[in-house]
Amino acid sequence: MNITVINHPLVKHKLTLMREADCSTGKFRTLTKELARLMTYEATRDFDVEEYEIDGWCGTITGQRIKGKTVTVVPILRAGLGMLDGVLDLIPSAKISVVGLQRDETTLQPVSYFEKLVDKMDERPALILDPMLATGGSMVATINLLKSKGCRNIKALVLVAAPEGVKLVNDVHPDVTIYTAALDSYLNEDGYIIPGLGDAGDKIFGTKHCA
Ligand SMILES: O=P(O)(O)OC[C@H]1O[C@H](OP(=O)(O)OP(=O)(O)O)[C@H](O)[C@@H]1O
Ligand SMILES: O=c1cc[nH]c(=O)[nH]1
Ligand SMILES: [Mg+2]
Repeated sequence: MNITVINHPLVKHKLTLMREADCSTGKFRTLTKELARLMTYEATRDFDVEEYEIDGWCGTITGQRIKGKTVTVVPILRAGLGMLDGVLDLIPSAKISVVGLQRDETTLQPVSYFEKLVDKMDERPALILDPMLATGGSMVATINLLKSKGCRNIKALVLVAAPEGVKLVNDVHPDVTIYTAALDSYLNEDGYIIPGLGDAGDKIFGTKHCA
């Protein structure tokens, strides 16, 4: 399976706080951002670097910088927006490509309602952001879109993944690594991850406080 579960004590601690039934909107939002920041550190570990010369205080020295075209971060609306600032804390120059998808509550299929990608997608690594990987339909639709624009280096950052979603993404796009804070147990009959977080979009935006 092409998945990295980030088993860091801070990640486990913060994700558990998010699972508390009475976690407030403000706290949920803060924790989402903090986890995204920690996950970015791990997900960018294999980025290529190149050497270049800089003027240091004692003369010319050889430094290193990330090689190639600037990464594009791809939040999936709405919930993925909650992770965006955490990623930008570590990669302030990232270009932002926005994908709007709403899961149909009956069919659980993703319905597209917005799309605005940056230029030169074929030259940039992409980090897709979405707190929840449930059936995997929204993630596969997003990867399909990015690949249709020529994107070849794609990673997916999610807070919680269901085995069903991981299998779908791995089957359809085995080249895409999923980074997650937790691999949970299963999907319930309504397509919610168990134990999961409930409806992450509703919790981040304050539209509802139940699963
Ligand atoms: O893996 P899937 O089965 O596709 O489900 C996961 C998707 O569902 C949620 O979004 P939702 O459709 O609720 O939209 P929202 O972010 O606006 O709440 C979540 O944020 C993912 O995008
Ligand atoms: O558990 C789930 C599944 C899909 N979307 C969510 O926000 N939560
Ligand atoms: Mg939602």
